[in-house]
Amino acid sequence: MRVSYSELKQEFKRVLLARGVVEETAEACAEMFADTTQAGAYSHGVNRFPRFIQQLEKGDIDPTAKATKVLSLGAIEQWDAHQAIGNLTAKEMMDRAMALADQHGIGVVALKNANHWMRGGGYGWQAAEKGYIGVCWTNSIAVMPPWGAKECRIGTNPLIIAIPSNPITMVDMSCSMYSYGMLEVNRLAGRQTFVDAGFDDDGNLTKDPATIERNKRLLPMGYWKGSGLSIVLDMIATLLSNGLSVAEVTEEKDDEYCVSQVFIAIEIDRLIDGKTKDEKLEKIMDYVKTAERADPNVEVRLPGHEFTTILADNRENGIPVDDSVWAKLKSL
Ligand SMILES: NC(=O)C1=CN([C@@H]2O[C@H](COP(=O)(O)OP(=O)(O)OC[C@H]3O[C@@H](n4cnc5c(N)ncnc54)[C@H](O)[C@@H]3O)[C@@H](O)[C@H]2O)C=CC1
Ligand SMILES: O=C(O)C(=O)C(=O)[C@H](O)[C@@H](O)CO
Repeated sequence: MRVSYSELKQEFKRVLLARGVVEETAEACAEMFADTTQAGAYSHGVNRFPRFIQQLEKGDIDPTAKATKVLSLGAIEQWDAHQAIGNLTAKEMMDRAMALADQHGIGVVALKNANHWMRGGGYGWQAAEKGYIGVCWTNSIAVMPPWGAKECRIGTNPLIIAIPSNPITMVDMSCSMYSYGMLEVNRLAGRQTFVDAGFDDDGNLTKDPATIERNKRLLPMGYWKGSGLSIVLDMIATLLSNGLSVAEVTEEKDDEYCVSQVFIAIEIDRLIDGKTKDEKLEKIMDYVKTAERADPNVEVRLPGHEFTTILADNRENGIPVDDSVWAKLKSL
């Protein structure tokens, strides 16, 4: 089914208000969930909302909390989220990184005690829309085995790098080949994943999303490379924020909260003039897109460019929502 933006946002807001979230916060949070869904990130928009509400009801998320600054070192700042609503603090921290970049050329904000930010790409996009290079990542609870193991000891720790090209080019990727959110999207659509997504109980590679959602033997993106990337991203986020690592979140908390995040904005306008910047980006994009196609019917695309098309379609025709997800939302 397709749902209008306003109907979707209204549903999110209704549920939040019913849980005692104050009007202003409910409005801002509902808007971010609706924007994320409309942008095409269904996995971390409407699909993930019931899980977010579960954590709100449990008290892992404190809707009254506000992030506070802990330490300032010029271009680098440490903040404490105090378990506030994850998408709202993440937006605020990327705004802060951009303000620091205006002063110093680069702004780095590290946040501890944060909650799940949903679609990490939203914050990279936020920076790129304003002309900055946006980089951010988060750690998580252990939900993936490191390369060579079958027990979960590392996070999916998505890394986002967004470039202010036209259209915006953005890598927004979990360190696993598939995020749990995208496994769910594939399962709900009744399909196997396009490439291997994890291992079955016998240790064979599998494309079956339900098997991996159950046994959590998620395949790291790029095999040992995604495993290594996840580990170093966790180390940096932990050190910069002085917050909890994947190991600590997993051992000390009963669920995924109090994670550590990093937000970086780079101001490029003083490094390269606007015309040269645009020409160079155009050249890079054209060079990639005009590579001889493997399949003549499938164009070569740049990461993130799909969202510009999806957003336009969803604005015109309404937002696709899985029937079972909509029924769940209405029941909250
Ligand atoms: N703890 C957390 O906060 C987590 C959040 N997430 C979020 O879940 C969302 C989904 O993450 P993933 O499943 O890893 O994303 P994905 O696998 O759908 O996409 C990863 C990247 O590949 C690009 N891409 C996909 N297909 C492509 C193609 N054919 N050609 C060129 N580029 C292509 C996408 O634009 C994107 O930049 C993200 O917003 C992520 O931030 C994911 C894991 C954990
Ligand atoms: O993988 C995901 O999707 C995701 O968003 C996550 O936060 C974690 O990896 C996992 O905690 C999902 O249960």
